Amino acid sequence: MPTDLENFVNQDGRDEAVRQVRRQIDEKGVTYIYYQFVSVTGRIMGKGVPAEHWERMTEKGFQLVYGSTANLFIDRKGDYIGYGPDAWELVGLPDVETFQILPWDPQTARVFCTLFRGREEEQDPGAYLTSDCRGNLARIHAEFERETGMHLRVGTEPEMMWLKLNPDGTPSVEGKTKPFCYHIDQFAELQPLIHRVLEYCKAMGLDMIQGDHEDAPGQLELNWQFDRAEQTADRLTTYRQICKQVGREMGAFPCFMPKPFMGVSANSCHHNISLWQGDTNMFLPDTDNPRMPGKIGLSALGGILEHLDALVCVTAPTVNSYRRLWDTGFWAPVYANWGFQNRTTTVRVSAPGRFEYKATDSSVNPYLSFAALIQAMGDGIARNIDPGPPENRNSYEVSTGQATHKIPMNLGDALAALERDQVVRSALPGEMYTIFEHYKRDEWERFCATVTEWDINEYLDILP
Ligand SMILES: NC(=O)CC[C@H](N)C(=O)O
Repeated sequence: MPTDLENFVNQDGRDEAVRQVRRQIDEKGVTYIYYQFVSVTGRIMGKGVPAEHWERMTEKGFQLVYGSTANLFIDRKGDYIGYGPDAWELVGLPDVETFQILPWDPQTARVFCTLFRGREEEQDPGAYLTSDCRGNLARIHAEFERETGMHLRVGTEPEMMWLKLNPDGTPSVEGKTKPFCYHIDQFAELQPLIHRVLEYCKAMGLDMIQGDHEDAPGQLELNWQFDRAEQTADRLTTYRQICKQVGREMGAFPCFMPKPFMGVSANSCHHNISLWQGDTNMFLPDTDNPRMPGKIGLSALGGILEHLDALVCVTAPTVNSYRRLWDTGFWAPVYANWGFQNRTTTVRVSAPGRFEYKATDSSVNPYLSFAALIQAMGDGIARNIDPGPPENRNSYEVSTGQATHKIPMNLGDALAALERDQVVRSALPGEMYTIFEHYKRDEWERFCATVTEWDINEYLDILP
């Protein structure tokens, strides 16, 4: 039996795609290539290799310790994950069609890679590496498509803040002016940055469609055309890489932390989702009510609400994510509810055939969140789960007793919900759950064990 790795290398048409990239390398004078993958927290990891080795790399790939999928993390008790004595080597092989030249450094290109267990491992050599979030999404999505005939398309709303730098190069959180959402004058202040970001996005295949200043200092949202889940996840990763580069070039700091400032809006990353059969949107209404999603849409919605507690762990994955939920009044969700054009609900039917999932922020790993949404919606459709009636009230004025269900309001509760939910956990197969759980549990415990300025202010003079 050929291994997953061997099948990958021998895919139909891959040789020709490899030759086409070689032609680009030679014509454009590319000398160096980044072989990239994405870690559990959404960081871009990988190796750089001179371009003359392109052909060899497409067959042999690069080798790396597998703990790199967990940012080479050591937990607070000093335990290694993924690179202790029992760790194994991963092999990364390029997805040749993702090869792109970096517009800011045309001698350098990047290509995304799929990860495998090393060829010499005792157990499952050459099998897909289950801690590869990018590979997992592709496989989970393909399985969903095989079973249901449908695929997920997503458009994201990646909010982030451009911060000025202090003279010593650290990001400044001072000198904020009062922000106004959708204010063109403040948007214009960022225009030099925006031009540069758009130029790079266009060169890297992002079809940029609109943008605006949001309601926090320097808070920008730039959108590109929605697409299949895998493409959108790769583009969001590319967008983040572009922002980082533009920040370096223009002396600003692109801040993707969900809630850096109290009392102003946070950085969300709403997911606009729809399921398609071929080119037919399956969320479109199928009754006389033009606002009501069709049968598939409603049960997909039912699945999301049923699994929301566990989903939140994946889509709001940091301690800081929950500051966004607590500091209410800035359009962040609090209850497991949905509504038509109701910006205070967790899922908003924002247009016929489209749901805006809002329990997610700028720290999200899109490969994990899209896979988790696929599994939750798949369960909703399989079990025909009823999402209940739409919420028309302002969620912030509804008391817990009157509402359906409050979503987890801290990472610890969200982790407990994920542990119980086999459907959402199936989006983090094998090692992926082990790594995610270990990493996030450690993050939560480190937070709980930290004595902060708030503790001192509140309790130092507590008695007598
Ligand atoms: N325009 C918007 O939708 C704002 C969203 C808001 N920033 C949030 O954190 O949810």
